[in-house]
Amino acid sequence: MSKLKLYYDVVSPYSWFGVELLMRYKSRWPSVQFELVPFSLGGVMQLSENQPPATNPKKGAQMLKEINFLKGMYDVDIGYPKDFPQLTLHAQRILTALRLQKSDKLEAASKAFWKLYWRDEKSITSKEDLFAYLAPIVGKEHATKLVEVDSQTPQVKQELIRVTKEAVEVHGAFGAPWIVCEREGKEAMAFFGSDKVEAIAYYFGVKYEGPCPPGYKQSKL
Ligand SMILES: N[C@@H](CCC(=O)N[C@@H](CS)C(=O)NCC(=O)O)C(=O)O
Repeated sequence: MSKLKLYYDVVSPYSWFGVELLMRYKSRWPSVQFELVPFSLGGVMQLSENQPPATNPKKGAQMLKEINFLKGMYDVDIGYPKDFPQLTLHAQRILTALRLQKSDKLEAASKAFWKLYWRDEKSITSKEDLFAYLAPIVGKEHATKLVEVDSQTPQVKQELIRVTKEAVEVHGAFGAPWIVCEREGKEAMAFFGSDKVEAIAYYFGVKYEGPCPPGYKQSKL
């Protein structure tokens, strides 16, 4: 079996592109097992002694231009938050709790948080906003529990730290999205960025049909 592990943080617009583009291939590449792993990009930056690209004004300006261009090419309804960056720790802990609960809502909840922050310019640190975007996906009761209780347990906090360290120390991560690919009989390979989907298809020996493969569904809230 081939495996693809996608580490991401909702603070990262390229992680949104990565999750959107790769998940469009989930049913098209049945030989590949997909796993979404929320991690802490702030933690990755610290542990790998890297700097967020937007801290360099030239990189930040170029990133903004490219995101604006890529949103059309990738068909992802992204904007640019006025208040950037904000701390995504609470959001990432909620997603980690969903992952530990083996919830099939992890992908939808992650996309909802990107929409909250990157499309609708709401606050990713606000409990009310997190709840408002989570409730339509998991139901009001589960959303309250995730925001108030599940995301605050020592187990969830520790798991977010564990996977962040794993991404850096085991898989060499220094940014997001970080995509670790394994195929039987082949050396494992990690890829940095949402622009590596074609390379990932080549690694797995599966067909790549562009960022918007025929019949793909745009994710709607
Ligand atoms: N070319 C990559 C860029 C990804 C990227 O810049 N990711 C940011 C977070 S949004 C990052 O972690 N950068 C670290 C670095 O550039 O060293 C893509 O298309 O996805």
